[in-house]
Amino acid sequence: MLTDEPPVLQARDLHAGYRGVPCVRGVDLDVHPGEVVVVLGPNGAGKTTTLLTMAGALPGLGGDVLWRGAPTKAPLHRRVGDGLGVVPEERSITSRLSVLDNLRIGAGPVERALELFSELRPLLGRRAGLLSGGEQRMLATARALAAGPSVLLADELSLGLAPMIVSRLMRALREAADQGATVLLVEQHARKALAVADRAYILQRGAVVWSGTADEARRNLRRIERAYLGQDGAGARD
Ligand SMILES: Nc1ncnc2c1ncn2[C@@H]1O[C@H](COP(=O)(O)OP(=O)(O)OP(=O)(O)O)[C@@H](O)[C@H]1O
Repeated sequence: MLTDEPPVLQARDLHAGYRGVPCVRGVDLDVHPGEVVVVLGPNGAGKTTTLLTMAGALPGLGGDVLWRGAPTKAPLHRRVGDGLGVVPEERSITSRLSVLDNLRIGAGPVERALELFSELRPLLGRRAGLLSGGEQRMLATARALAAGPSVLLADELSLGLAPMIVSRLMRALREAADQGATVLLVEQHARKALAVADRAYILQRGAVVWSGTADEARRNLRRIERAYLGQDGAGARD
């Protein structure tokens, strides 16, 4: 859904990196209410760094992050209190706790998480560390979405997962957006992400090299994969 409403989250000439050394340079990125925006790019392009900086988990090195139109340097926990949800790339669930307890320590109702991912229902008593990779990502996503974030940032949900699970996770994000959430998603799995996205940005070596509607990206996917994603199209993941 493309809206005329002003962006809820923006990066303006954002520079970001580690120990004072930028690996993201001059990124401009807008996320409007109700959109699913995907950030694509090859390994090391700066996708995660951009996402973490926009989340407030990593301090920026220059430029601005704007939250509902106002520049912010608030740390992640304050933005979470203000309606931001994050599903980070690294494991965010607690392995030694059961699925149910992992959902209980989330900020949203357990029942809502189970409505979103009914697959978790039979697994409630299982230790989260014993779940498959896909089930763990579902748990992390269910917990984040159950909190009803106004903006959800998700990093590489698809990493190492079977295509069916990736589609399932992408669909859940699309549904959340259709119900009013806003989603910024970092992905390597271009096809699956573009299938549910409204708009896309492609990062290469820390800079935006392409942006447009997901529709445009889908129509030019082979060319985009060859030019920007280091894939020849033939070997692209479906
Ligand atoms: N904690 C860190 N300390 C120092 N450098 C880092 C750190 N994390 C990432 N980098 C470097 O910053 C650059 C951008 O990394 P980033 O993780 O943002 O890329 P990415 O596009 O998300 O890649 P991937 O798809 O492989 O996760 C890379 O050169 C990476 O090696």
